[in-house]
Amino acid sequence: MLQIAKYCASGNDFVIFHAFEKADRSQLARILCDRQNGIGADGLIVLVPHESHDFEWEFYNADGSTASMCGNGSRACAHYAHRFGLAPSSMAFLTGAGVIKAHVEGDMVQSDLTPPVIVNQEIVESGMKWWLIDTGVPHLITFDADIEHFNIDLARTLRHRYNANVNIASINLDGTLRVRTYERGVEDETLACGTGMAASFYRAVQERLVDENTKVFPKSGETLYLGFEEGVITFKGEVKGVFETTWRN
Ligand SMILES: N[C@H](CCC[C@H](N)C(=O)O)C(=O)O
Repeated sequence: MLQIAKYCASGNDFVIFHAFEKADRSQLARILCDRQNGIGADGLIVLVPHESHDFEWEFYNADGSTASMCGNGSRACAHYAHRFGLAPSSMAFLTGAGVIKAHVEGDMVQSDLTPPVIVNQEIVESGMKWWLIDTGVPHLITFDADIEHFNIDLARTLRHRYNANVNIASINLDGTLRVRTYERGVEDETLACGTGMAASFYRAVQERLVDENTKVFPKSGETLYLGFEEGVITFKGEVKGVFETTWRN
């Protein structure tokens, strides 16, 4: 029997539990994340003890693939860790992308992401200029004012060509950002993607299109607060513990 929690972070949803040791939980991730036959989620997060950090995590996408980082998942699991007494309100945990610091204040959680890396600024696909940026996982970013029409087929093609998540972003007149993301490992558009919002924000800051502190709105319409301070992207927003249950695996 597994004690599990279902979390939602800006529309990106996760199944979360904690265990004594690491294991290959790819098949369990597929079962739990299945929206018809399981609980349904974009990803599975498992917290395990770590000798020098508050904990370590395993992150699985809905298709069972592992990913080194998940921005919204890092906020959800920080809330879970604090709620279940596994970590203080300010914590540091180990992910595949490195150590992530997070701070929990009620249902508002901020994660400090790993330093962004611009992998390629010269990509042209379908007549648009894309940057490939790593914010813990790889993201293709383009700006397009016509964000209502997200070409899912193009996104799917580019996801496979570059093995990256694919984001289309638009700058609002008030200097805030809207971002839509086709997510690797979910293999569809999700209602939010934290590292995708962070990568889109980072490109917009580099191109001086937005300030170093602004709001970002994913498809869900929830509000995320992004900041860029001394090379670190801060990422803050609400998370919701939706329910807890036992799962007979
Ligand atoms: N699908 C991503 C991992 C989850 C990222 C996303 N959920 C986030 O909030 O950053 C990948 O495989 O690269």
